[in-house]
Amino acid sequence: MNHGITIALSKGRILEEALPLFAGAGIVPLEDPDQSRKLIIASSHPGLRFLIIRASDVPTYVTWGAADLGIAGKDVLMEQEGLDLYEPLDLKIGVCRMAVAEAADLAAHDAPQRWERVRIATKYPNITRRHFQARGVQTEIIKLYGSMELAPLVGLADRIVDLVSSGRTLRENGLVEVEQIAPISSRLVVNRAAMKRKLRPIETLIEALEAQVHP
Ligand SMILES: Nc1ncnc2c1ncn2[C@@H]1O[C@H](COP(=O)(O)OP(=O)(O)OP(=O)(O)O)[C@@H](O)[C@H]1O
Ligand SMILES: O=P(O)(O)OC[C@H]1O[C@H](OP(=O)(O)OP(=O)(O)O)[C@H](O)[C@@H]1O
Repeated sequence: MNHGITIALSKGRILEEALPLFAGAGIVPLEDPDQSRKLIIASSHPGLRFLIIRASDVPTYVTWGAADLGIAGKDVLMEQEGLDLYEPLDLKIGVCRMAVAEAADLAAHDAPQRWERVRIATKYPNITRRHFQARGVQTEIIKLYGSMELAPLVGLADRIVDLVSSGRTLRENGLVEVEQIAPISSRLVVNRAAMKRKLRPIETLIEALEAQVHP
């Protein structure tokens, strides 16, 4: 049986913001994941290693126990329905919000409270469907994998559901936010069986990370 701890992380934004938290907890990867092509990277802490995977694959690795823990955006966790993961800690990294946006000239005379049917381009069809169902608005959803902000500019959809942080991407494409769906940040997620089997080391790790988030 593997008594070590395996942590699933995605490259890019989450990795950049998560590494200082791990470093503060005394855990440093032995190779720079941004430079290396390796997908399994050992750490300065014996028995603790990182898996480097796509952001949206983190819940899958942790659910199946291929990783004991992982860091996933709340957007990814909300979009993938029926996950059975323990979510013990908001790491307060990857902070942004899920929002509905549309062209500024449409927003100037639009009234979201009167919407009956909307066509939305998004990478988040489940979140979008649930949000508008709760509001009693019918949706036609066009699934995209990125660059959602382009869709209203070329008539693919009137509106988008996407993440907004500084608002720069919307602004530079002549779009405005018209409705907020949820605040988003990255969460530590833990496999339920691992939480029982490896309780002590996982608890110690959660406490060390929590001390970094709430010093
Ligand atoms: N502008 C932003 N500001 C802050 N956090 C963000 C922002 N955009 C995305 N995030 C958060 O960072 C996470 C990872 O985003 P990133 O862009 O690195 O991966 P991705 O390209 O969306 O994932 P995948 O490779 O699986 O498609 C998102 O799930 C979200 O929680
Ligand atoms: O409000 P802002 O600060 O401009 O951030 C918002 C942008 O950030 C995210 O994209 P990202 O940069 O991750 O690009 P990608 O999803 O296409 O990788 C998101 O999908 C928005 O496009």
